[in-house]
Amino acid sequence: MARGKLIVFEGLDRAGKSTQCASLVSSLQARGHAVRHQRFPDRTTPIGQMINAYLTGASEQEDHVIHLLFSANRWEVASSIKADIEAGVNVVIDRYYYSGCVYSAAKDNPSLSLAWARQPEEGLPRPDVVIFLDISPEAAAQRGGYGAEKYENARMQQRVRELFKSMRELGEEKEDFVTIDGGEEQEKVAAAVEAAVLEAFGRVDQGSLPLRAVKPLQ
Ligand SMILES: Nc1ncnc2c1ncn2[C@@H]1O[C@H](COP(=O)(O)OP(=O)(O)OP(=O)(O)O)[C@@H](O)[C@H]1O
Ligand SMILES: Cc1cn([C@H]2C[C@H](O)[C@@H](COP(=O)(O)O)O2)c(=O)[nH]c1=O
Repeated sequence: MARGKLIVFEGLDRAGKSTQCASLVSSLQARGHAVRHQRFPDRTTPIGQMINAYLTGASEQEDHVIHLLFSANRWEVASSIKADIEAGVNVVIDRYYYSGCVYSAAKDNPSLSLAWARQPEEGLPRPDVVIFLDISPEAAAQRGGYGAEKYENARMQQRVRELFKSMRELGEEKEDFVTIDGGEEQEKVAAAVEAAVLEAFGRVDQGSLPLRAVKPLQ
């Protein structure tokens, strides 16, 4: 039995991640694949509820503390993600530790660098492919529901976009990213996503590649 694949979607707020995750889950299921759909933050857990209160403005958190809560929210399900992948289930994740690093590093806090932010993520399961849905902050702001949460403002989103670019060029991680224009119409984005994911399936299965862990930066 082939192992499951770990597929991650990343991008700015309103880039279309949830839309494309749902579409990919349906298309993989239609091809007969078992799929788990996960999102971060997972707001259903006690830690996730603290994150939700912060994002919606109901509570305050010190910058390092909220960063570590986002990371803990991933670690609390990391072993179940690994178990599913070993059991042949594909895991599609809406945001992962890349968001964790760039949103924290985008703050006006000099002690929160990208390198500092990445450390608690070392050891998490490393994705087989990361789909980055690229969109300008201006185009994202035109989309439905924008502006309701903590980081949905032009200054933050511009810095996040720049830091995502740095993250996509960092260490071994640059091999994992596929950048797709998220500003195109939904069906065109979905076709590009499906092609990138099927390529990753072929690469992992043909090479019998094991699931890797996120390594420290060299
Ligand atoms: N390719 C697209 N073209 C136009 N509108 C889109 C496209 N993809 C998604 N949308 C719309 O944009 C809005 C945001 O989409 P979606 O919730 O998928 O984004 P997201 O990246 O998951 O957002 P967030 O990170 O803020 O939760 C929704 O109203 C959705 O219907
Ligand atoms: C995983 C993660 C997310 N964030 C930020 C990014 C977004 O602004 C919100 C989550 O919004 P969504 O609509 O639920 O995608 O949180 C972060 O700062 N750190 C993280 O680790």
